[in-house]
Amino acid sequence: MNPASRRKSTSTVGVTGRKDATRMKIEQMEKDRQERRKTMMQRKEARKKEQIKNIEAGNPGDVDFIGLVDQWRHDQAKKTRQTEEKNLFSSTGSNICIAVRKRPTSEKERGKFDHDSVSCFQNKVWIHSAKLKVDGITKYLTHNSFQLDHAFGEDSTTEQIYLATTLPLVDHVVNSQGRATVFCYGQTGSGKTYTMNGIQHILAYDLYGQLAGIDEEFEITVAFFELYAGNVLDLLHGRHRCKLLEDGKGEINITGLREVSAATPETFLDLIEEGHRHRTTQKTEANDTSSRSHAICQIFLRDYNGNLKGKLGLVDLAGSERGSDTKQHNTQRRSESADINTSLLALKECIRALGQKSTHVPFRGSKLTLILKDCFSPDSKTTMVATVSPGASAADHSLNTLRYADRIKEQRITISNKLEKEGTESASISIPSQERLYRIAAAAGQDSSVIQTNYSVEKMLDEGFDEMGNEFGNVSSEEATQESDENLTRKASGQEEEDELRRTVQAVFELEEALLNQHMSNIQANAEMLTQEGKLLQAVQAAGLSEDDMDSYAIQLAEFLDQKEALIYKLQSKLLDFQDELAKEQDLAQHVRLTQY
Ligand SMILES: Nc1ncnc2c1ncn2[C@@H]1O[C@H](COP(=O)(O)OP(=O)(O)OP(=O)(O)O)[C@@H](O)[C@H]1O
Repeated sequence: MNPASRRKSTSTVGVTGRKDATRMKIEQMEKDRQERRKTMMQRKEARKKEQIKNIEAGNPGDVDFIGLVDQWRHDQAKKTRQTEEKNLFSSTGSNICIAVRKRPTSEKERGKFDHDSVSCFQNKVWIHSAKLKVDGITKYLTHNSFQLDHAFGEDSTTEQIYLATTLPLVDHVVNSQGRATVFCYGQTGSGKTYTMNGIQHILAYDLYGQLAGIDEEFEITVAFFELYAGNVLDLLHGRHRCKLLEDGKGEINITGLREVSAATPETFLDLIEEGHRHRTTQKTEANDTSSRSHAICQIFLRDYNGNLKGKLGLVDLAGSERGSDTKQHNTQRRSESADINTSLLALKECIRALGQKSTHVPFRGSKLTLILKDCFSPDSKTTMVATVSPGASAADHSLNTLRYADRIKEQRITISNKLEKEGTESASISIPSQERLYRIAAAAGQDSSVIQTNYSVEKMLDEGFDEMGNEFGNVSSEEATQESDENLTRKASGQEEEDELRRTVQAVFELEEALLNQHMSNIQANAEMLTQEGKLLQAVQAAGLSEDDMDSYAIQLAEFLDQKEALIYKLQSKLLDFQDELAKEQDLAQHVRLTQY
């Protein structure tokens, strides 16, 4: 074959070969595409099945998120099993104990396909959030965790909560004739009232059982009242309005509040039920019968000379709300929420002071803390049960509840710390007797379901209560007319200052929340940017630093720096707003005293 014909034949083979190669490539691409479609269909089918399975298990919502959380829990459970199980009776060694309880997902949440985003293991609670990777498809989880004294998941029982949180307080009151208080705190609808009802039920049998076992005899009396919009209402006496008075010795008295004798657990429970029926409730987005008041049940132990020998307070706090929740509210609800938040803020400061064994307890910060003044004496014990809803849609609220609980706990002085410093053994664990445990289990078994409340805010307004706004120092119209003009002017200016203080406290509350949220989003955005920056740097180095690549690198880097600058600016301005308002609040608090009860 001559060279020309060889060239020709080679080129024909080349063209045919190329055509074959192209055809094969196209066929392969088609095959790959079909394969991908098949895999996608299979994934879709699997997700659908997974979703049905989740819905049947009462956990609807984003399948991927649920899968990630399930995997995380599985890994965590393995890790937890390796460590020792936490003992319910382990002592915190402090006079304050902070626990969290997560309630089960409700029908309402299931109906909205809200998914469970809270996990509890031992004494730690995690809030999971789903995030998207830079590819815009792959999801991953971020977690916020809080370590408290106890963390109770949705399967926990009120009996377990009682044993860990309330039983030591009963011992303190009965054996040491001390003072103790249990608080339930959390977002509206998170299970405060449910938990408090259960605790009250068990407590009735445990307290009387313990008292029967000691030599001394005590009379038990109960006062049950609510603090609604600055009004103290006796729930055991037809919502009679009482007055707060401070005597010359600085003792706080609630005039008009009547204690009722409760000789047996059954009488005690009847009183509790009576009180609950008279609480003020309001339908909210989260709860059909949301409690808008702080319900305070006080149990007094007295000897036969009438001397106080112990006091136990059970406080079901009004649902906390964030600033953003109150935007839809009318003036009355906003004012109501501001009042609730002011008292919660003051309460946090008082419990913190108690935990730090501080000599100065800022109980004048609100009417609630003023009423509870004697619960903050150095020898008192306090338990806070923070309740959280499981839904991802409530994650921000749950984070706020946990931050609140966490800040109370931090800086507290524990006996174990003290003993450690002194080089002695840590606080011991006190296990209750079998008989007592049986009694508690029997009481828990009989816990009747939630007690109905039937007093709505509307009913209260019908009764002639003020439309809020002038919560503190409320005076009836009859009383007001009897006051001299001079008195009224003084009261009005005092009232204005008090209102200003209250508004400032509310603003601090909101700004604090905004600052923390901004800080959190900055950290997350920075973390994501860091990953992207790493990739960018790697890519440009691998590409051999050509002029074009460097150009695009410089543009992207400039974008990152702009984003960072914007984030820092946002955080800085939130910080400044917060600091300004805080300074204003501290200034006002110096000369405004909440003295008009
Ligand atoms: N641990 C739980 N197990 C089962 N159901 C619960 C639990 N906790 C709460 N619930 C239910 O959730 C609903 C809301 O609970 P609850 O009324 O106790 O909330 P709350 O925090 O007191 O709300 P609010 O502040 O609005 O009064 C109720 O129907 C209650 O029965």
